[in-house]
Amino acid sequence: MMIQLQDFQNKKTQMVFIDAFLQNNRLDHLTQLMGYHPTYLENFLRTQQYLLRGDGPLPFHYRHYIAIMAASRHQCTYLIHLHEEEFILQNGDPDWLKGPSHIPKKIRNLFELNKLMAHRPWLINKSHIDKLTRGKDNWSLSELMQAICLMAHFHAMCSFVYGCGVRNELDHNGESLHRRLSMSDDSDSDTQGNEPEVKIEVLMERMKKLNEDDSDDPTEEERLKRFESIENQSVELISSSIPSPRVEVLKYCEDPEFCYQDFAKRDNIDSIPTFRAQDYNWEEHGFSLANRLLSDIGSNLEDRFNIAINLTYYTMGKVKNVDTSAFRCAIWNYIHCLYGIMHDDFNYSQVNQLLDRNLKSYIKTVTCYPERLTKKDYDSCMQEFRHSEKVHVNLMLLEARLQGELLYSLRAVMQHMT
Ligand SMILES: CC(C)C[C@H](N)C(=O)O
Repeated sequence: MMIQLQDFQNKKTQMVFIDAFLQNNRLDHLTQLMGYHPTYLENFLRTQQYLLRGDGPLPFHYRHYIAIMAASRHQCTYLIHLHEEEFILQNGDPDWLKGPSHIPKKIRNLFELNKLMAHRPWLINKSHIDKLTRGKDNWSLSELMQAICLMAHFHAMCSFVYGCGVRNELDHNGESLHRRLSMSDDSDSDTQGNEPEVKIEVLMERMKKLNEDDSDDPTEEERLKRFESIENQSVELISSSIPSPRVEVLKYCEDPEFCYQDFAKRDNIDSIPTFRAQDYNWEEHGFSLANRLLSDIGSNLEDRFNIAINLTYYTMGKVKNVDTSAFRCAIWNYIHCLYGIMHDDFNYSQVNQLLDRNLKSYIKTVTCYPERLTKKDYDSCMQEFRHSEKVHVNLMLLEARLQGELLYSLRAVMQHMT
């Protein structure tokens, strides 16, 4: 039975790889890694194809330029190179690749939103959307929706690329992303103390207990307190190796030093409250707004989110038949917590029971400043997990981050429209 399932997976992966090759004229390393999870990959490729090559108001070369801009926020030369190539294939003006002074003002106007979405999406408000949609060189709302989806998609892709240590394509010269990742003796990178990792056996016991025990029904106030305590603790998880931006990246962004700031330590703390998912969430709000402004994009993304949230093989390392939902849920919600997004139906004390410090630190680095990740960080967490499971965690990370960015951006678009 197991072998049959494996066979089926392999066949499916092969079919999806053929599609990917036809779409991109190559089978890139990123797609190969996602191939561990063919059901997800299939949907991922469909959305990406739709965003980059499907119906939509933006000219094709614009779309690739926006992908480049988005990747530049995390210095992700892997994605930058891929889309520089595509940009030229779509008859983009090679001068655009020389620097911001060569691009239309309309695209330059997007730099600010790109920056905020990538690093501190909670700062986005109605005024940013008002500004972009007004006057000369303005963006129509559906153009803007497409640009927002592209930016969020590619920011999140940067997390995946670094989080899994995707290697540069063979035909891409230049410094490899992997170089930094493979510096195992990187004394600069901090491993967050030497706390031992929580063993899978222990994790399973904790998950079992959580599943059995539903007596914990905290008040609203208590829920918020637990959320804030997790948020505050995350401030202590720092990653100290900060790579300096490279020239090939600097030409695609402004204010390159701007980066993630802990939500708990945000500027304007009084005017920016915790984002309550009960007031604005993807299912009830984001989804329909996205679909309204750019048909089908909401549904496409919805499929991806659902697969990423529900994907399970009921395994954990070598153990089989495990209900891993509590663990997966803790990961998803922790990522949103880093962006100040609180889900009222989740008990945040589960985060510390299920995610140890190394794992939280890894999740924070990959979500917030993936360019700082080192091979050591990658190796020091989830040590008993299979490689495909680490990729699985990264898929959730990609999607949760994407959704977080979209929630803030779409809420601002909605405020602009009302
Ligand atoms: C991230 C992993 C621990 C997920 C697990 N392998 C599952 O099938 O649910």
